[in-house]
Amino acid sequence: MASNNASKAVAVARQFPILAQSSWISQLFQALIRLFRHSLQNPQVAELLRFIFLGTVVETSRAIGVKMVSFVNSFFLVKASFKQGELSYEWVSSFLEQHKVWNQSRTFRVVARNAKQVANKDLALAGNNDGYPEAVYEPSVSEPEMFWWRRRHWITISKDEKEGASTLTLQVWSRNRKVLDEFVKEARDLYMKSERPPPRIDYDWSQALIVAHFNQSDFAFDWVQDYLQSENIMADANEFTVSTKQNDVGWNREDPNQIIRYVPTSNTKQRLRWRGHWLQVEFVIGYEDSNGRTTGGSINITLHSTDRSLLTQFIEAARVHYTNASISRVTVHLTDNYGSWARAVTKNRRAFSTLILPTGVKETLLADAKEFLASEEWYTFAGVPHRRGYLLYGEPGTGKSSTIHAIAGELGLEIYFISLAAPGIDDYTLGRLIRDTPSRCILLIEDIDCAFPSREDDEDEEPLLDAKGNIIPREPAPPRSQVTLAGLLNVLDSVASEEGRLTFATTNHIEALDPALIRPGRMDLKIQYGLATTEQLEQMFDRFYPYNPDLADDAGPSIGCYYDVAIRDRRVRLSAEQLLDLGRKFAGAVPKSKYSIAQLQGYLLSSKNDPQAALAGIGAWMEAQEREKREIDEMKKRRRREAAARREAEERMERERERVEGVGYEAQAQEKEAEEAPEGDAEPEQAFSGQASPGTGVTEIVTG
Ligand SMILES: Nc1ncnc2c1ncn2[C@@H]1O[C@H](COP(=O)(O)OP(=O)(O)OP(=O)(O)O)[C@@H](O)[C@H]1O
Repeated sequence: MASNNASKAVAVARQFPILAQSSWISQLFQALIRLFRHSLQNPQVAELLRFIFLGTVVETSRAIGVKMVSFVNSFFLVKASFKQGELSYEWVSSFLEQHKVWNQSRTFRVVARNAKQVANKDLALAGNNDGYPEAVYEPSVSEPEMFWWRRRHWITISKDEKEGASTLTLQVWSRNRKVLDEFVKEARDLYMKSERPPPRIDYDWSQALIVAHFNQSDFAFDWVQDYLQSENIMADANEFTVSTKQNDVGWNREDPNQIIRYVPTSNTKQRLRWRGHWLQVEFVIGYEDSNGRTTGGSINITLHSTDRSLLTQFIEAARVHYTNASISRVTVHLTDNYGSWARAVTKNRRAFSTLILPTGVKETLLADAKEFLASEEWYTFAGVPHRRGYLLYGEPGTGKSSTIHAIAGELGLEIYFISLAAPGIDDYTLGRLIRDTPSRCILLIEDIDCAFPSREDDEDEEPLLDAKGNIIPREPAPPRSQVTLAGLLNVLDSVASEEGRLTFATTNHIEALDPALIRPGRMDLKIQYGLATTEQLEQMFDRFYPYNPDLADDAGPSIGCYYDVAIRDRRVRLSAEQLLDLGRKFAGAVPKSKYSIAQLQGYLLSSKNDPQAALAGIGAWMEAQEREKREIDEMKKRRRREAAARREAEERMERERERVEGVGYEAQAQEKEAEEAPEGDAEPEQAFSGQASPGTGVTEIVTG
């Protein structure tokens, strides 16, 4: 057997001549063969080799099996993955929640949530009703779950979490990809119908959604802000700022009339539902620039839709809502100190009927404004700029501003208020302000006389006299505005003023205005407001103490027309006739055109529940007014006299100073003259001695 093997080894060595040629290699080779042969005779080694062989066979079969399974999988399975942050992830997870797929799961993450917001109630341990967040089971599955879909297909779902974001992997047990298509479609449709809020979107990488920005400086911002804050839209927001400021337009779910309002918080993304679509709304607070102006505020809206017309509908709805809400109120836009429209305040609309003006005045004004607004086409056709100017002038407190507010309410227009005396308003900023107003609005320029050199307030006062009895001329005060006449005319005539805009200007001093400003074309209608007439006084009394038939009862006079008020502990019943009579007497007691409506209104407010007391006290009130006026006049005179005396004293001092300085100058001039005078004229001691001081370098000149 051994010789047999050796001869085999020799035979092998013969096949490799190099082995045969090298004697030591051949010996090594033979030794190895001997070792191998010897090992084979060892039963343990033989066993090991058998294991190795079998292991190799099993592993190879397993690998082939896996390959075959994966081939079968890829052949018979359709796989899809959905990443968190994508809308598609929301569709699928919403579907899984609603179909309670996770209910079979055995691995959960328990979180505290508002149970009302969980679609699958089986996963929320709700029922405490104690207003505290409930425990909710969130699937944190890595094990695949399998579910039977549409009673036809098996679908396996698994969830992985990597770097804080989950991925859902779906496997449909079908060779047909259409099954997956249908599944995704169903999940998407279900999601659209569901009330499940979409995820917060910081940036729409897919560019699939519509994003609109509304800048604070634009009027559409006001529409959208107002619309969003209307109760039905913002009611579901869960982050808000609580405000008691009247100007903050907010909502209050419980009681819209309460003073506490919920206002959307800035820089948070709210998901709201609008007409069956989801909106993401973000209010961005502006920042203060180096001039202290707040700029950069905006509302950013992301529409969960690809349909642009939806955005158009949204903006239109906001505009209509804003306009309708404006029916009961008037918005007044105000400027800041830098010549920009800074903020808007809303006031309750003033009923036109509350204006107390001589017969026909307010009706004429309203009819004129309406006619103007309705005749845009005519203006275009006739080539006449479509603008109209109204100048309301007269005594203070006679109703000029009130008229404009009432007209704005009646016409549904907003007021853009500019005071020419406001700091920062100059020709340039005025032009910019006008350009930034929308068409169809009321531009109100109050106290337009500020743009002109102002006269002394009390022109009717006696002239001031100096010590010698001469009239001291009044010094014209500089204009109180930085706006020049040229700038003002420019603005009134500018193209920006031709878009159906009503310009109202008010002044207490029409005589101070330049004729160029009030010529037709710039101020088309001028209305004078005077102090209260008898007719106005009667109307005013009637407005304060209206006849109220609802208060009639059996206890009243048989004619049944009476006014009933509670005055402290007694009740007064007055018939309509009695009230009328009181009104007439009141109007007769007040001198015509002596007091403004504002003054009388102030008086009547002090006895607003007692018409008899109002009549009884009017005499004393007028006396008090006269006394006050005399005292004020006296004080003014004293001040003026003191001012004149001060001026006179200053002038005297000035004259004295000039005189003293004049004397000084004279003396100096004489001295100088004397120095420069020829020899003969000089005083003996001042005469040139002809001797220069030693060391001065002056040549000695002897003159005599
Ligand atoms: N004709 C009026 N009809 C109704 N209310 C009036 C009238 N005049 C004055 N008032 C009342 O007096 C107050 C001041 O009126 P308003 O501001 O309209 O006067 P004005 O003429 O614009 O004064 P000014 O020239 O000082 O601006 C308001 O509260 C208003 O209700």
